[in-house]
Amino acid sequence: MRHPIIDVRSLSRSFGTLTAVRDVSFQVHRGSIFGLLGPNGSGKSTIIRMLLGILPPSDGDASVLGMNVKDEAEQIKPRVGYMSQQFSLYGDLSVQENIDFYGRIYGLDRNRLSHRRDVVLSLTGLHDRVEQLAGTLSGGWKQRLALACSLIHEPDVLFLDEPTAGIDPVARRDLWDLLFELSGRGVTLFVTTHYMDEAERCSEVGYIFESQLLVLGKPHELKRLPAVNPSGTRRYEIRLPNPARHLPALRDLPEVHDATLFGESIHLLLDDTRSPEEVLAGLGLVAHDEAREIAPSLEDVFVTLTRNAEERAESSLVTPKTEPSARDPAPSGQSAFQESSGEDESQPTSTADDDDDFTPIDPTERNDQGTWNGLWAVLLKELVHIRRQPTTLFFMLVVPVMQTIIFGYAIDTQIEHIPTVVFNMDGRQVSRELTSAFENTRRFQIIGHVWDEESFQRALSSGRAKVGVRIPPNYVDQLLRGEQTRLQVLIDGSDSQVATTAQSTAQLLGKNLSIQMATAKGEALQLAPARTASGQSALPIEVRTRLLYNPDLESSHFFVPGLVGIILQLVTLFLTSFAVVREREIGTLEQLFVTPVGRTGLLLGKLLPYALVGFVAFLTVLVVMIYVFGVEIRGSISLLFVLSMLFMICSLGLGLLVSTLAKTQLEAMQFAFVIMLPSVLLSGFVFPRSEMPFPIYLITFAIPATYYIEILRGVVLRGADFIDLIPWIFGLIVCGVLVITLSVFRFQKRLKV
Ligand SMILES: Nc1ncnc2c1ncn2[C@@H]1O[C@H](COP(=O)(O)OP(=O)(O)OP(=O)(O)O)[C@@H](O)[C@H]1O
Repeated sequence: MRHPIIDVRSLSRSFGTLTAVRDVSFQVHRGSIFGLLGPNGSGKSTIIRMLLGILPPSDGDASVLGMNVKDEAEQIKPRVGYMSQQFSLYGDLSVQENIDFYGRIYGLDRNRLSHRRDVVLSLTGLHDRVEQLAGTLSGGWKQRLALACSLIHEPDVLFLDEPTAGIDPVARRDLWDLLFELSGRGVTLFVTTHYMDEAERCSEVGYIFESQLLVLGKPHELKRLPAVNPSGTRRYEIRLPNPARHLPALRDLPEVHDATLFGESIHLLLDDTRSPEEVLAGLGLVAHDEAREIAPSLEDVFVTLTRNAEERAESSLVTPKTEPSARDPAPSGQSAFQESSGEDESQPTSTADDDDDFTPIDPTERNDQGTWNGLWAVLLKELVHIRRQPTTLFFMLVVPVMQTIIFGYAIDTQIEHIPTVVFNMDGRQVSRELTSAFENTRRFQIIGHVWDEESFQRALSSGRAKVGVRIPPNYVDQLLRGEQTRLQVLIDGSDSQVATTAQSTAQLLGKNLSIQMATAKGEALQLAPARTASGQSALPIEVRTRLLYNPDLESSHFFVPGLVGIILQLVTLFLTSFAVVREREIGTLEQLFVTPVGRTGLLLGKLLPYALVGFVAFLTVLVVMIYVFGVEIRGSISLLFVLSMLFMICSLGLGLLVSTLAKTQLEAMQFAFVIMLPSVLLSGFVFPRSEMPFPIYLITFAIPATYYIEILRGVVLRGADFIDLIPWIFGLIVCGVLVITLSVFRFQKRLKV
């Protein structure tokens, strides 16, 4: 028994409420050329996608080469080739680079690839153009290249979705010659087309109309169908002047069963009791030459079947009292099939008189409407575009409001609540009052107390605290003895803005406290003010500030390390998201999905080059930071590199996530901006996070750049080590795992449906 190469059983596919393919069944045998015909939107491409295993059927079943399309799609892919409807190869790669790419995807080794390349180049006649960029080839040559790529792995079955759409008749004929050659070599061909002459060349043809397969068979069998040749009728070809104009009148005649326009002539299905000359004479018409009796063409077959299907559909909608007549014109006056027929059968649309004259438009008249012409039309069209794109509306209306509110609240240049840690070695009531005095200025916020020197230093080097207040053990004693006491305030100088505020506030506070104490003591106890060791009078409290990490308060030292993070994210996020969306837009992603390329292979293959570019960008910015801005790296460079790689993985994941959300490059750009803006404004890169309102401060923890910028500043400016950075590293890992999981999960190796 002969097993079919393609076996389709009651296959259906719906998109929401739309049924694109309904209960379709057919079989295709080895070495045959199966042609699937049908008007636009009838479901041809949907059937191919299901057979290729990139679109799951809603119902029914199908197998290709004996393998089920639902469960064994991955096994089918290495054995089939696919030429999609639009040119979906890489325009910026040469002919050879495109062919080699597909050869490698199908796992051909170097020798085999070289051999197969020669075979497909000579088969398609492309050997003179191997160096030419694919994007610069003409339509016919692009199709040849697409064919070459789809044949590189010697597939058993080749699916060609409208392979000749948009190419000239000679190129069409050449391509069909190639297909015949392939069929002769045993390749099974599944071709969709709108062209009747192509349908005639197929060994078997299926005609699909409004998602249903109307008829299936060999072309000569279809022409003998009783529905196409009703008994008591004959078919004639008549040539009239301006035939389109007389078509309605002919169709209205009771003896005319069907009248269809074919270029300059009409195919008339007539009662065999009447002659065409009689019928024409009745309408006062004279044919150009004698009417010719003809056998039905395939186009006659499909037009008739389409009409019958339309009439059946209409009669099931309209109250079924009156029997619809086979002669009734299709609702549009023309069948759907005719509308989609090819260039060979182009129909005259002129309504000019019989003499076919036309009056040329005076060129001066054309200019009368002026430069404003079309404004209204273009304006309305653009408004419709905007209305139809919910994401654009979202980015235009919702995002700006959200951003204004968030950034408006977050961006407050007044410095308050500087995180401060206290090392109180005295611990008595008066020393605690001093701590409160710091907090009462509102500039400092005491985030904790430490009890040993190491914790004190770590609080600062980890970046948890920006200020450290060290109260000496004999603070109260010295005050009571009337001696001057020294209060040490260590300030993280990385952010010059925060450091200057902390420095001046601390010194002012010391002076104010001293004056208060001196005044109080002097008035109440009649005591002299404090004296220095040498006996000179002095303020009781001396605040000694010391700027750590960036003693010269260079603002570039603060910004440049952060900039490294922002640039690294910018490069990787934009490059990755654009790279994937571009492939989706030009259709090459679909082309890749039908190859055996693995999900991980596709993902890593796409991401690694951008990771490399991102890494080079990172190194470059680091070199500029050190040699141009003079910011040296105090901490471990290897730690910095490892953590930078972690952040880069996170950014690549974000780029991938954007690519799964956006359908176009424009959308990808908008999404990327929505991610970049908070990374710049809320991550602490420009404005200190401690100054932000609490809800926004919480949001900053959801931004991976927040953690990386803290890590960068820690390692570069403060020489922070792994222990110092544990909370930030942990945060970055959590962000990375979440982003990568989400993006890989969304990056399904399936078409978006
Ligand atoms: N991903 C999708 N989401 C929603 N509808 C879809 C999708 N893909 C196809 N359709 C719809 O399914 C129907 C069949 O489409 P299909 O592309 O299979 O038609 P076709 O016969 O190949 O048309 P053409 O000859 O114009 O290429 C159409 O109405 C189309 O709009």
